Amino acid sequence: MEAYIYDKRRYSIWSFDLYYHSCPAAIRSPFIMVPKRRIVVLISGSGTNLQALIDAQNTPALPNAKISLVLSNRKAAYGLTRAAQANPPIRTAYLALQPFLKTNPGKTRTDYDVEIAKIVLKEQPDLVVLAGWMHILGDGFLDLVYTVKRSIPVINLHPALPGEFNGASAIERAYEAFKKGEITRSGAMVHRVVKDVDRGEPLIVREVPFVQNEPLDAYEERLHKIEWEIIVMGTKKVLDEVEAI
Ligand SMILES: Nc1nc2c(c(=O)[nH]1)N[C@@H](CN(C=O)c1ccc(C(=O)N[C@@H](CCC(=O)O)C(=O)O)cc1)CN2
Ligand SMILES: NCC(=O)N[C@@H]1O[C@H](COP(=O)([O-])[O-])[C@@H](O)[C@H]1O
Repeated sequence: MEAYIYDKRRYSIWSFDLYYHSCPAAIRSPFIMVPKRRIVVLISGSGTNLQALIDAQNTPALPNAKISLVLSNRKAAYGLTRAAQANPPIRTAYLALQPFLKTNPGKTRTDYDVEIAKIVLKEQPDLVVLAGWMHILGDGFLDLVYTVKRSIPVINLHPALPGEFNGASAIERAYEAFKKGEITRSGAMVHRVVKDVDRGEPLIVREVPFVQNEPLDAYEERLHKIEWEIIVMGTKKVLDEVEAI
């Protein structure tokens, strides 16, 4: 009799899970629960990219995936509303840097990053997605998340091409470079998060050409539509990698 290990967190019986995946699709039973791949999303703003992930959950674009928590460093981030209004609602959390430092005299930005990591690790995610998270994550976060027993991948959506316009305000800086005649295109990418900001391995890259005399908001609109696609693609790509391990 095969020993079943019941994993409460994933509401599945691993042996069934192994059975399920080793079975030819034709005879897989729809009644056998397969553990959902858990995602934690970090945001700071409107959350349109979070919305793209919410909408993609359990569709062919992002099968068998569940956003278990949305964490913001800004209380007013509309992405928190998007999460709360999702069906089913997605749990949210909020922790801003300045209030944390003010209410914890002597604590540092590293301590803040450790707190962020603890909130994330409590979810036992398979993946962390930075979707407009406007805070540089230091060793306090990266050391914890990358050195736990099972290192958790962290990916980031950045509105520029690899090696170009790293950091904040990338869209505006690329647009200015275009107006000066320095570039004819920019783009967006999903990349792995490393300590050096926006220097992690690119996973999905899409070029977006500029159009002469096009206003910034029109370029941004075209770029955001690409972002909504590649954030889902990048998330699925890494979840599939994790599953293959
Ligand atoms: N260690 C890493 N942390 C983060 C990465 C990364 O690649 N490695 N990506 C960024 C996202 N990002 C660009 O894609 C980015 C966001 C914010 C900043 C920045 O300068 N933030 C300032 C505060 C700005 C503000 O509050 O408006 C800061 O953190 O002091 C740069 C790049 C996410 N983190
Ligand atoms: N450097 C990080 C960065 O600039 N990220 C950018 O923040 C926006 C978030 O939009 P959203 O809140 O609507 O998803 C996106 O354009 C994303 O590329």
